[in-house]
Parts: sequence; structure tokens; C-alpha cells
Amino acid sequence: MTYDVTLASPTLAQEPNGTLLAAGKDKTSLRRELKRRRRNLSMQAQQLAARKLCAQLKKLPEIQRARRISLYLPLNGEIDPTPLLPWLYRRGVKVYLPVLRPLADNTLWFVAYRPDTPMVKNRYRIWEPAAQFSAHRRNRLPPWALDTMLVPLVGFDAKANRMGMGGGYYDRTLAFVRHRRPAPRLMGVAHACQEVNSLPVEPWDIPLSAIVTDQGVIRPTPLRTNDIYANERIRISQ
Ligand SMILES: Nc1nc2c(c(=O)[nH]1)N(C=O)[C@@H](CNc1ccc(C(=O)N[C@@H](CCC(=O)O)C(=O)O)cc1)CN2
Ligand SMILES: Nc1ncnc2c1ncn2[C@@H]1O[C@H](COP(=O)(O)OP(=O)(O)OP(=O)(O)O)[C@@H](O)[C@H]1O
Repeated sequence: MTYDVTLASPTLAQEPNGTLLAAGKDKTSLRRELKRRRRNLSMQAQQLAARKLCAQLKKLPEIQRARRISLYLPLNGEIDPTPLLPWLYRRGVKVYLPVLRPLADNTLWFVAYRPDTPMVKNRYRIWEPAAQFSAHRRNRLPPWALDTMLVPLVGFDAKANRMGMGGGYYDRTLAFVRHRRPAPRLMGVAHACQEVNSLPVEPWDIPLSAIVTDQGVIRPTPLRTNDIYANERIRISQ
């Protein structure tokens, strides 16, 4: 299936600012292209982006207020949120990592990440707390008990729509948000170069509170009708 987006453009084209035009691309090839982009960043570019991301994060009220936060350990060019760790530990924030649940329902556990947490590589070669540690309930939190989550993104658009790795892990784990409150504040994180002009919204997508990149913060836009009314009011009052 290909997605109909507003800008009709040749596939793989870029806008002058480097934004990938998603028009006419199916989700799988768009995901592949975006993963290639972040993997191709040099080590220096990665380190600079990670530092800038963390500077952005530290300024946000959601992060300043966080007491129980989940982040992730990056792989294959994902932007690295771990420079935030010393700052979080200093502030006494409890830090959790996603762990693939052993019973293969494709959801995640959130397990405490401390300097002494035993770690192993999971089936995707991502480091995560070891099974014997994660098995203890005292070492993990149900997702609704987290106040803030940093959600790794493969792609995003200016309306704060997201695309992940395609396993549906975050969407399934966060499905409770539709009927249970309070919910964690969901902060998508990505390299600025992972922006595309438009992404499809799937029925199971859980909306993000914000997207934070090395270049700035994107909040979901208010309804288009509000913009129209706002413009209308300005015009009428003139
Ligand atoms: N760093 C990090 N940790 C994370 C996630 C993530 O996106 N990033 N996840 C977010 O959901 C979960 C893992 N989800 C994943 C879903 C699909 C693939 C995947 O398709 N990987 C390979 C191909 C499969 C393989 O190597 O066996 C690929 O990149 O093509 C990886 C992780 C939990 N932990
Ligand atoms: N709540 C849910 N229950 C069952 N299946 C779900 C749910 N949410 C998502 N899925 C499935 O997960 C798969 C992946 O979806 P999608 O391509 O939107 O992933 P994504 O945007 O990369 O998100 P994620 O970061 O969660 O992987 C889809 O096949 C979808 O049917």
C-alpha cells in the first residue's frame, strides 16, 4: 500500500531543508530509507546530535518534572539519549529501559536501569536488563506508572506523527492510554534528519506529547479549524 500525501513529488526527493518527501513511498521503503540516513551519520555527527538532544531535553518541563522515566539504549544510528543519564541520576530520577517480554506477546516491560543492573543483548542485539533481573517484579514498573517515556523514532512529521521500527512494541504497550489515566508523557526522540513531509496516522497510533530532536521541539499542532478561526478573527478585527 502506498500513502497519499499532500505533496506530489518523485520518491526519494528532498525538500531544500533536507526533509524527505514521503509521497508515493510505501511504509517499508520509507522506513528503510530513514534507517539508512541515521546509520550513515558519522561518529562525530552522532556525538554532537546526542549532546544537542540532551540540551533540548533538559530545558523541557516534562523532563525537569520527571521522577520515573524510561529511555532506550541506541542501536544502528538511533539518536543517543544516554548523555542524559548522569543528570537524571543526580536528580534522583528512577530510570527504566524497555525489555522484550519473554512471553512473546510483543509488548515491553520497563525494567530499572542502574549502574549494577546485569545486561544482555536481546534478539535485535539491543542491550537490555537480563532475564533473571527483569523477572523480579520489584525491578520493573508497569508502563502506566512511568511519568515520562522517551520513545525512539525512525521517522516523524511536523504534526508530531511518528513511525517506529514496525514491530508495534510501543503501540501495543501503550494501548492502555486510550482508557486509563494518568498516562506517561510520551516524548518521541529522533535526529532532525528523520523528518518527512507527512506520515500516515494508523488507527492504533498513540499520540505523542512532543518530539525532541537535536534541532528543536515539535508539539502536535492544534486542529486546523482552530487555525482557520484564529485567522478569521484577525481578519474580522482589522
Ligand atoms: N534502542 C531501541 N530499543 C528498543 C526499541 C527501539 O526502537 N530502539 N524498540 C521499539 O520498538 C523495541 C524493540 N523493537 C524492535 C522492533 C523491530 C526491530 C527490527 O526489525 N530490527 C532489524 C531486523 C530484525 C533483526 O535484526 O532480527 C532491522 O532493523 O531491520 C528491532 C527492534 C524495544 N527496544
Ligand atoms: N494495540 C495493538 N494491538 C495489536 N497490534 C498492534 C497494536 N498496535 C500496533 N499493532 C501492530 O503492530 C504493527 C506495527 O505497526 P506500525 O507499522 O504502526 O509500527 P510503528 O509505527 O513502527 O510503531 P512501533 O514503534 O510501536 O513499532 C502493525 O502490524 C499493527 O497491527
